[in-house]
Amino acid sequence: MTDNTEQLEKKLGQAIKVRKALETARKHQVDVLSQFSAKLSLSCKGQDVALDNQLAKFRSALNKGMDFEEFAPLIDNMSAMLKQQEAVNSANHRKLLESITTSGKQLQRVKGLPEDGRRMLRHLLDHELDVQSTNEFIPILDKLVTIYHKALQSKATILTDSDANSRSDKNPEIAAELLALANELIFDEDVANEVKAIKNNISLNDNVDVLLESGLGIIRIIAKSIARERQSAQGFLVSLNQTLEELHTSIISTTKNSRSMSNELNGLNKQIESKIKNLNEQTQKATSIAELKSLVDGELKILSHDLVERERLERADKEALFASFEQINERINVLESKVTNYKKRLSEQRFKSLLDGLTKLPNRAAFDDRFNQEFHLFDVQKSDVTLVVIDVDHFKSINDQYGHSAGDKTLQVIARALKKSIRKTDFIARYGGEEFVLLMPGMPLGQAKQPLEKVRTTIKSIPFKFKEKQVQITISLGATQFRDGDTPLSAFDRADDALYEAKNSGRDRICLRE
Ligand SMILES: Nc1nc2c(ncn2[C@@H]2O[C@H](COP(=O)(O)OP(=O)(O)OP(=O)(O)O)[C@@H](O)[C@H]2O)c(=O)[nH]1
Repeated sequence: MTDNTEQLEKKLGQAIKVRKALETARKHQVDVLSQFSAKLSLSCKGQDVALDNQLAKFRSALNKGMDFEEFAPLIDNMSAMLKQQEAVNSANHRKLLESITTSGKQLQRVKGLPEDGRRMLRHLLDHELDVQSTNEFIPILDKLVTIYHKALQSKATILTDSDANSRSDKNPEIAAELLALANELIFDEDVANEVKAIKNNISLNDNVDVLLESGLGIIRIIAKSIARERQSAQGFLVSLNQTLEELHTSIISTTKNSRSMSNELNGLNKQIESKIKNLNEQTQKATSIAELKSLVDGELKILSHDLVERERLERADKEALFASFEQINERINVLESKVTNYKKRLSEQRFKSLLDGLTKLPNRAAFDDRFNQEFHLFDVQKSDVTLVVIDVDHFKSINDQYGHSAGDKTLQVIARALKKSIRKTDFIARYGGEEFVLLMPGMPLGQAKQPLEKVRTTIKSIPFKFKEKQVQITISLGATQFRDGDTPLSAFDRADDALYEAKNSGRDRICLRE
């Protein structure tokens, strides 16, 4: 019995020991978990003020070692807030992704971005944006800022360096832009050589001082052309005025002449009338045939003389009137031809201002006109219109390797080939630089692929030869169709996005965007 009791006490003692060890281990685990939860809660800090307050309460409760029962409402409250915060975070994530993509695309359009920056940007936009957490954006934003910095640096060099030495820096981007502007302007034949010399100067020399001088030269020629145009308009108005005055004088003198003639005729008529009356009276009084005969003879002679005079006067009046009408007619003809000439010159000027100087294709202003027109028609008729943006691939390398005039010739040849390979009803324009736009009225996007493929292969098969080297040039095309609810800008952006896709998926291809 005693043995049994001893054994039981021993077992009880062991059980108490095990339980104490378990409790100590458990307390240690709870402590570790509490510390960890406190640290974890710190990482959520800073997202929302209300949530921060709850987390602080939670941490202080953990420190005090509060009963789990009392934690429960605190945890419920925080869970709801965290859920809400999660929705806010994912909306912010989407917004951030959107604004990084937009600003990246805008940056891509900046002229003069150094090549390494452009490459870095392309890679970033194409391969690095698939991130899951907001933190992963940090290195991307860092890169984007670096690229912006590069772009700013290249733009700022020329603007901030004011000393003479740095002004003589080379700037190929400004040279290209100036050249493109000069190409868009159309000058009269007599200054063509002057303009050509300036263009040559720009192509051969991208030194800032030379560019400034060339820019000034172009402005001088424009100012001269405007002054000449104004003079010629004034000359036209003066001569128009002169001719109108001559016409006026001519009409007045005709009227005067005609009035004096008619007075003379009236006098003569009255004279004839009174002579006939007199003859009548005399015949009444005559007493013999012989007397009557001699009377009538004498009076008739005078009368016939008067009648002949009247006829002469009438004829002279008619002739004078006729001559003066002829004169007036001639002056009106001169006037008419002057006005027609001037109208023709004005319409030629307007036509010229809508043409691109280098390629002789319609320019961007002409495209904008036509684009808005087609858009308006689409709003009313809802017919199919396909819009295509076309860009020459790696065009910069043509300029860099073979010179600007080779680049210019290339653009001219491509423009001619593009014009030839589209339908008569299509409209093609040079949008700027090495970019062209094509409008295909009545063409659904689904059917546009085949003719556009033809355009692409036509350009690819042109046998360009520079410096004895055969060179193949390709184009990338982005196409879309006008949609309900579109604005001209949204349609253009869609085509531009398609072009961007064509460029990024290897160039020399067509991408369509429904
Ligand atoms: N010769 C000549 N060059 C021009 C004219 N207008 C623009 N450019 C040049 O066209 C080049 C365009 O280069 P980028 O925008 O870098 O594009 P890219 O080299 O065609 O490359 P991708 O479009 O990416 O295939 C620049 O070097 C401009 O200077 C022009 O009227 N004549």
